[in-house]
Amino acid sequence: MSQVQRIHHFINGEFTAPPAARYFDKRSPVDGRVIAHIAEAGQAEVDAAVTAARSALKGEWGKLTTDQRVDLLYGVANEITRRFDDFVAAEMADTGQPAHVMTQVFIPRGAANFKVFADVIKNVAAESFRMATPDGKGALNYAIRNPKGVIGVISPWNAPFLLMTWKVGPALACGNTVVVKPSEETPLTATLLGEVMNAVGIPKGVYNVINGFGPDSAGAYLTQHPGVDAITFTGETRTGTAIMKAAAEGMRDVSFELGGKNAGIVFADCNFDAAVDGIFRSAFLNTGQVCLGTERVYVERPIFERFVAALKAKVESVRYGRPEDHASTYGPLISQEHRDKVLSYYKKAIDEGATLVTGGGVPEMPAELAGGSWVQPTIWTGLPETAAVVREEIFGPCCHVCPFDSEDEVINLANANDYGLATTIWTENLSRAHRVAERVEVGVTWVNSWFLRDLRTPFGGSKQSGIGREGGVHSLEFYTETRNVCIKL
Ligand SMILES: O=C(O)C(=O)/C=C/C=C/O
Repeated sequence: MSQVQRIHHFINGEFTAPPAARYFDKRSPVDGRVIAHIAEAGQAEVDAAVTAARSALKGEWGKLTTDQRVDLLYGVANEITRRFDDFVAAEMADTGQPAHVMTQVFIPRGAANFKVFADVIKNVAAESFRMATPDGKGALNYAIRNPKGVIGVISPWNAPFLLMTWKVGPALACGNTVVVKPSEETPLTATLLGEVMNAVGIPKGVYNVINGFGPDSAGAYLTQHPGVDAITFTGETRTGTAIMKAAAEGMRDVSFELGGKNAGIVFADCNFDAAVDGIFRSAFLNTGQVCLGTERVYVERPIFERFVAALKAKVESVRYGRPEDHASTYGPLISQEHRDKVLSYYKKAIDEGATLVTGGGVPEMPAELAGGSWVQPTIWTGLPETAAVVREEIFGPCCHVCPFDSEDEVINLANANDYGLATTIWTENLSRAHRVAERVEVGVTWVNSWFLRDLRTPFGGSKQSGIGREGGVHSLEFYTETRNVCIKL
């Protein structure tokens, strides 16, 4: 049995925990075993991290040229790649997700998230305007971008490394420093990144990690800290509301990627097999724990029955198992607590009259895995649009499939929801694809695809799904302060 490791904070370039630190347990989602004891940050540790980040801004880091910063960020990307297997192992231990989800989807984005913003900051043009003046001599305006300062990063447990580096990459590229509070469920890759930062020579205090919970713990201390200049968060909308209230004190900017109740729209003229594969991935990848995932599927009536049968067959072919077992294609939910939430929706669906196509409960698992937070991938039909499982984000491996008869009808169905994060549309009629994509009120629409990500594109949610856009130059709006200089000629 591997030794249970102790996870400390990473502050000012050192792994640290006070002798009187309280520790909380991290349990494996796969079998429930305690796999780590994690130091819980108090106010003092958060203060120390914010102080370290502030001094780094004024120290060596703040004096680097853009090219020097870019070289260091490429160094971080290369060191992540060199330690790829360590990051895969850490994230699998934290999340229980199968190796292919880590190696093909989530971990490669760690290096990519540093490279793309190193490139952006190196190549972004500065804005300049020449103006006429009454004396005829004119004036020249030019804009300069400065780092915003100390950025508080609150990152989630569903794609821990991808989503944390999606914020730390641009933050550092723009010359900021960061204090990261990973989810208490998944601290391991954020901790490992501290080793990378030291190995590459990122000055101490630029990247800091403090562990703990949200309310009355590290998360709250960080978002309420007057030394934090801006806060970026990915997670549930109601937590976003609490963070936004905290950010109001001191008028700090926020960047949010929040919840979703994303629709999949399948027209009868789609490439059927591709649509089945695409909806299967978007609903069940990462055990449905993807903010961009599909929990509502609308299928044009002529292919509805056939589509449901095909999706059922794929769902029933998943292979549960340990992440390191390459035969596994499907992992557990992140925790027993989250499983209780998902199972409460499984019950609610039946109480509301759903037809259970497949799943709906807890799978029979071998004794050594019975302590894990496993649930069956589940499909429902037959519910009204007012049903809880059709309206509310479940964040599990489940979806409700509903037939539709017209383009207008399905656009209204897709839009009739408080969230507006992502949509995936399946049709071979590209004029229709453009028409529908333009009318669905979300931040990200995929056509005949899902979760294809060009990191230069604007990315984020509308309505209750978020504030702001990340990606390419769009991230600069949040991670820099733009200043205009006007020179009289
Ligand atoms: O692909 C991204 O940049 C991103 O933010 C993914 C989010 C997944 C959320 O569960």
